[in-house]
Amino acid sequence: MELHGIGVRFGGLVALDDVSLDVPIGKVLGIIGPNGAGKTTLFNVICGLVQPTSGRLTHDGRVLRPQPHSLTRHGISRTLQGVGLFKGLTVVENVMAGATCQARPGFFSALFALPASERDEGRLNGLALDLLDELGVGDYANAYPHTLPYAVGKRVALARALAAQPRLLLLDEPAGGLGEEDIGELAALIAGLPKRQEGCTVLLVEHHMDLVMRVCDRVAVLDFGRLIATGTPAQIRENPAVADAYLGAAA
Ligand SMILES: Nc1ncnc2c1ncn2[C@@H]1O[C@H](COP(=O)(O)OP(=O)(O)OP(=O)(O)O)[C@@H](O)[C@H]1O
Repeated sequence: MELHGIGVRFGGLVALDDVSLDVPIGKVLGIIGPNGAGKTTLFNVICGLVQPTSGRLTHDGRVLRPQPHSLTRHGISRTLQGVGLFKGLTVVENVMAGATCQARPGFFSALFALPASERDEGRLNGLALDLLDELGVGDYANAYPHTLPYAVGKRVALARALAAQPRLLLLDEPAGGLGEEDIGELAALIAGLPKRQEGCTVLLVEHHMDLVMRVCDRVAVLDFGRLIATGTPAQIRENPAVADAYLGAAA
């Protein structure tokens, strides 16, 4: 995916200003920047939740117009800044909801609960349970979201995003609210995603710099809606403009 001159205005506020960026396939790309820099707005543009006021998205040269309701069909999944699970569904049902784009029987088969539909539901249930086990939260399969420890909820949300077998996975502050031990495990998980699912590209918005520097192949830095730097984690660490954006010019 390529972003060409993306601009977003909310009334008089410029949330994104002429952002152009190549998203490398099968890599982890970090998007960092101070609060209000435009990171989530960038995710919202990629998901079609916010229409850019200028610029366009392309894939292989073709213009992309993402629609929030058909994202998973186009290979895009996302987690949210908080947890964002469906409250009325159990953990395993939440993860199955992420996999519905892979459901095989049609509408009428599901409506009349025909055998093909039940078989497929069993298949999705198995897929969801496997994912929960892989992420170490299989024991919570039948629990409801409000009973989960925060870190477990975050993992379930990640399992739901992975259930759609995305080619592009957007992670919005996956380490937010987690302790050091959980962050260590999360780092290993994120770094392994492009291999786990071949060619899967990960976009990571995160304030936890240790995590970003550990898992990202490349990092893009936003400040007041402008892209001020892109590079490897080592290049970003040494970039004076990035230090200014985070710490202020004096520092
Ligand atoms: N729907 C909206 N309407 C008006 N202003 C908005 C809207 N969404 C975001 N903004 C503003 O756009 C700017 C960028 O917000 P955004 O949430 O993208 O920043 P961010 O980098 O994700 O911040 P944070 O790190 O705090 O999550 C902020 O000034 C924010 O207040």
